[in-house]
This record gives sequence, structure tokens and C-alpha cells, in this order.
Amino acid sequence: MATTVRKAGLVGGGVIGAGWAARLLLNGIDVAIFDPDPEIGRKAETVLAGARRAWQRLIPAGLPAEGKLRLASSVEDAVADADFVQESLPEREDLKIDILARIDRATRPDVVIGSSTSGLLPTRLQSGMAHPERLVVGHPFNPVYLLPLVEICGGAATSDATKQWAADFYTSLGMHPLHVRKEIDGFIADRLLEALWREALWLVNDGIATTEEIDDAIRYGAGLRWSFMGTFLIYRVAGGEAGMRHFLAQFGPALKLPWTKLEAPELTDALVDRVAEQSDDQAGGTSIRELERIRDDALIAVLSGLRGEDYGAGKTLADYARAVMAKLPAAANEVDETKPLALHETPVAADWIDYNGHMTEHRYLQVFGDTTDALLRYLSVDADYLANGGSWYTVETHIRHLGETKAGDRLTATTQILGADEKRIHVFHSLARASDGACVATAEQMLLHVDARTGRGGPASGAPAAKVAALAKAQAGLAPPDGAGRRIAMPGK
Ligand SMILES: CC(C)(COP(=O)([O-])OP(=O)(O)OC[C@H]1O[C@@H](n2cnc3c(N)ncnc32)[C@H](O)[C@@H]1OP(=O)(O)O)[C@@H](O)C(=O)NCCC(=O)NCCSC(=O)C[N+](C)(C)C
Repeated sequence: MATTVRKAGLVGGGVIGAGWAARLLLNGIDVAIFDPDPEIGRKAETVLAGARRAWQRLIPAGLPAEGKLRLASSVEDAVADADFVQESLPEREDLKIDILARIDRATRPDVVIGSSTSGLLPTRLQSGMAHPERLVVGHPFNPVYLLPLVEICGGAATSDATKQWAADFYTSLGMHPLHVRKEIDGFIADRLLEALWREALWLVNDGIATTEEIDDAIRYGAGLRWSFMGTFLIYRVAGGEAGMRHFLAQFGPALKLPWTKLEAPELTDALVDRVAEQSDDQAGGTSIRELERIRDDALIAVLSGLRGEDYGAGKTLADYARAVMAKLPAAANEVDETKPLALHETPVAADWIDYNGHMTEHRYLQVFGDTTDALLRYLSVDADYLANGGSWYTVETHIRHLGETKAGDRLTATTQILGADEKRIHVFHSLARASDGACVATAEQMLLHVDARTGRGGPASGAPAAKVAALAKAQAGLAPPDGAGRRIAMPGK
């Protein structure tokens, strides 16, 4: 099995296939995609544009160089030289069995083939393959480029090595693999979603609630807590200090009451009309594109919040961001160290704007923090150095706001080293608006080398120590930038 995936072959370019393409490309993997839809190129580019925008906001410190997208002319053309294949065809078992057998014949036998099926059994999907051991379900959720969950399910012939490889690979893409222990129609997540949906359709059918009222019942309540703890952990908390046993004793008897009807209602014309009309009213004319943008922005907000908590899907994101940072190139050879370094740039996201219509103040610190991270990467502070407890912490910051910046502006940061010793780096970051080069903010910072295991300041070591010394020497002749050393004071004081 491939140790490094450089090329992925995708078969099926609908919402799910295009979502996979975006996630893979943003991870620096080249993608060849086949779909008979003549609009595939435009559709994939649209999804990719949304994904780029989302990832720049989720991981502003930087991403790998984006992979290249190629529109393939056939299934075989898409997968022939792939290191990994993902099938995302419509949910028709006969079609999937047939195409998976073609993919199997066209790829190297060591290439893992993932299927995006949301509920078909992998044992049946692999039935036409000569190498069924490499077929595994990797069931993602829409939007694939933002939601981390991927259900992994093997068929009777799937090897353990394939399942493990798939879990490791999907993790490297920033996803959370969930192993489905036993092959089952609908796997885990769709079984839960279907149960809720059946009940929701009954509530509409019986005139108890509209589609909007049902969505409100979820999004203002349980849906918020599901996003980080799920059902069981939330009920455990609800059980108080006695936990789940108490919760089951208290609310278990209600489970015997005939509240829910898990047999779905007949989708009669009348019910379909009612659901569709209520759904149109609920959307209030907002287009699907706009709803997608709202969905993505809200997911980014949730994921970013959870990242701050290092919890649930936020921990997956934080781990992924750390892994990406460790893998980004430490230094470009052609950098002229005798000038301020240009190591970071970022667009200004719409949700960085405050009620005055410009970028709000804490986002400046975020951008300067990301700039410091870029500097630390440049200084070879990598995963090994961090794992050994070495790091620089910011101990002092002075930000000046010199000009406004608006949503969509592109900002470029430059960094000058004002001084350094064995434990300190004194830096001066300048932030310019790319459109006119105007300096909109500066940040002067003192970074202190810390042994994260003891939580005390101390000398740097190894390659980072040597690089700091060389960089400080190279920049020693630069004139101090305007504003360096400035303190906040009333005039004349
Ligand atoms: C751990 C900590 C940073 C320092 O704790 P300490 O070791 O107990 O600190 P000391 O007082 O003993 O100081 C050690 C030496 O450092 C010098 N120092 C301290 N502050 C400054 C300063 N502002 N300017 C210059 N020098 C300073 C001090 O003089 C001592 O020097 P000696 O030569 O006498 O040894 C502790 O303070 C701490 O944990 N602070 C919180 C840090 C933090 O959380 N920062 C925000 C994190 S955000 C970040 O780091 C972003 N990023 C870099 C990752 C992008």
C-alpha cells in the first residue's frame, strides 16, 4: 500500500465526489476525477472555491501547496496511476459493483479503494473484484471538505491492513475515522439520522409541526449540544453526579411510552407537497448557494470554537493543524535574510469584520500570532522540537493600528528581527494591504524560549538556536522600523 499518496483517482463527481476532490487538493494531493456530467469541471471548481475559502479561515497559519485537478476521460483514465481511489457514484448497488470491478482491473493491486456509499454493504460491493481485500467503505458527510467524520467499514474480504491504512490516510486529511465494527446497512450515522427523519416526517404528516418548527427544535436545543458531546455523554451529564445509571432509572420508563413511530410514513403526494412547500417557506427565497455559504460559515464558527476547547471535532482540527504546521517547508532557500522576511499572508474573512465595518482588533493579534508561527517554522521549530518541549512563547506584544482593512483584503506580513539572545527573540511584524501596499498595523513582540515540560524560560538548542543567531546577525544592520520601541502615552508625557 502506498506510503505517500501523491495522486488520487476519483470516480463520481457529484456533491460528495467534488467534496473529496477539494479535501484532497487542499492537502496537496493531485486529483484525477471522472464523471460523465459535462458540467463536472465547473461544479468541481465551485466546490473547490468554497472549500478554499473555508480552509483559509480554519487554518490561516498556512496550508500545503494545493494539488492539481485533472478531468479524466474515463473511469480507467482517472484511476490508472492513482495511489488511492475513492468511488462516489449514485447509491445503486449494481452500478457500484460493476464500476468497482472496473476500477479493480485498472489499478495496481496495492492501491486502496474507498467507497463513499452511505449504506450499501461492502461485502456485496467487493463481489466483482479480483482484489476485494483492498475495498473499504469510507463514508463521509456533506460538506466533505469541512465535516471530519468518515465511517470506515470493511466487507468479509477486506483486510485489516486496508482498514488501518484507510483510517491513517483519512486522518492525515484532517478527518475522524470511525470504525463500524459490524457490517450493517446504513452503518451508524445514517441509522441515527434516518430514525430522526422518520419521526420528523410523521410530525409534519400529522400536522403537529412545520419543517421550520422541527428544525428549530433541533438547532436551538439538542443540536447545539450534539455537536460536541453526542447523545450518551450529554445524558450522562444530565444524570448529575450519579451519571448514566440515574438518567436511565429516571427517564428509561418513558422509552416504553408510544412516543415515536419508527416505521416511516408513506411518502404520499400530499405529504411530499406539504414538506416541499413548508421547506420553500422556511428558506424564504434564500438560494441554495447562499444556504451553503451560511452552512459553511456556521460550521467554521463551530469548528473554530471547538478547536479553542481542543475538544471533539475541534481536537481533530487542532491535531490536524499541528500536523500541517509540522510538515510545511521550514525555509525557502532563496530567502534574503538581510531584509525583513515575508513569511505569512492571509485574506480578511467576512466574520473578522465588526460593527464599524472593518477588521476587529483581536483578529490583528491572530494574524500576528500566525506570522510568529510562520517565523518559528522558518526557524526549524518542527514537530520533533515541540515534542521535546522546546518552543518560543510570546511574553509581550504592542500592536499599532495604522489603517483600516475590510473583508476580502489580502494582507501580507513582514518580520524584522530587532534582537535576539539564547532565549529571547525581539520581533517587529508589519502588516500591509496587498492591493496598495499600505501598512495597516505593526506588532512588536518579545518571544521567550520556554521548556514546555517545566513551563520555565530557558535557552534554545539545536537547529532553531543556530538559525535564530544567524538570522539576527543577518538583520543586525537594518535600520529600526518606524514605531519600534514606541510606548503608549498621552502627548508630552
Ligand atoms: C514561562 C514564562 C514565559 C516565563 O516564566 P519564567 O521562566 O518563570 O519567567 P522568568 O520571570 O523567570 O523569566 C525568564 C527570563 O525571561 C525574561 N523575560 C520574561 N519576560 C520578558 C519580557 N517581556 N521581555 C524580556 N525578557 C523577558 C526574564 O527577564 C528572564 O530572563 P533572565 O535572563 O533573567 O533569565 C511565563 O511567563 C509564562 O508562561 N507566560 C505566559 C506565556 C503565554 O502564555 N503567552 C501567550 C502564548 S501565545 C504564543 O506563544 C503564540 N505563539 C508564539 C505560539 C505564536
